[in-house]
Amino acid sequence: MTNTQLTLVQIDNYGPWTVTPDPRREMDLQTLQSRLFADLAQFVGSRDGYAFFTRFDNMVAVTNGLDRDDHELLQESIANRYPVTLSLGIGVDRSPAVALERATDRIQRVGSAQDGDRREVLSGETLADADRSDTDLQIAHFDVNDATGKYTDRLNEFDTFIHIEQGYASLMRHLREEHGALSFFVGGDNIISVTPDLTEDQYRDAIDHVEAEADVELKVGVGTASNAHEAGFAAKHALEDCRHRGTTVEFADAAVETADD
Ligand SMILES: Nc1nc2c(ncn2[C@@H]2O[C@H](COP(=O)(O)OP(=O)(O)OP(=O)(O)O)[C@@H](O)[C@H]2O)c(=O)[nH]1
Repeated sequence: MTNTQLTLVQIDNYGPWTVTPDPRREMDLQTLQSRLFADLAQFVGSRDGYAFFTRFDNMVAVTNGLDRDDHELLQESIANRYPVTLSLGIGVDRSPAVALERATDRIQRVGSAQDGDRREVLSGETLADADRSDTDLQIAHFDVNDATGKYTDRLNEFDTFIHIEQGYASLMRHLREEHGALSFFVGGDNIISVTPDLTEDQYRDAIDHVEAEADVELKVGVGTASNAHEAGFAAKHALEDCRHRGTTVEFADAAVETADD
């Protein structure tokens, strides 16, 4: 059985900050949000986690393997270098959706995202704290078939983006509603899902659903490991297997060596 540890990363009081004393230049906000996500991705990634930009003011990270001290260090480092601070809520569950609900509740119970007095909440129990033995998680890496030939080389970028986004919206709703899995667009034609233990048939059903609903053809590689990087890396290898075998669903061999093994 898998267990997912998710961290909700919420910028404290960000809405009011963006318009105080006056609305700020949009590209300055885009630069701040992008750099903050990049710092989060580098911090979490260097500890074998995954981070997703989500809505930028609220980001989701898969933090299996990170403990409370890691989270405190992230808050300290951001506070030293940015005009804003972060509140972090941590949740663990076999269902990623439930883990995120728990992480979100940890922050919401302390105050609103726009509560000027709520700063740097750090709340929730990590897998390390709980000393859980079942610490594996499952990552599914989805890719649109021949996105280059079907879209990139034939359409303008915006019309391509509409097709990719329609496929993403269909997949994210299906996996959330049917399995409590959380899916994130990660650029290009790639979607990464944090899932409970799903079967090949359940992935095939999801791919069939997206093709029927959005007319977008996907393939998926699936990996399971004790942290997001190793699970995700195994999923990428399985995605390559899809390319070589002409299949739509492949599970990584448990023994897939990651590059840094
Ligand atoms: N985030 C992320 N993006 C990727 C990854 N691999 C490829 N991409 C993105 O996906 C885009 C399309 O690359 P491919 O998926 O190889 O191209 P394709 O035409 O769909 O080819 P096939 O997937 O083999 O059918 C690239 O331009 C990248 O933006 C990855 O591992 N992670």
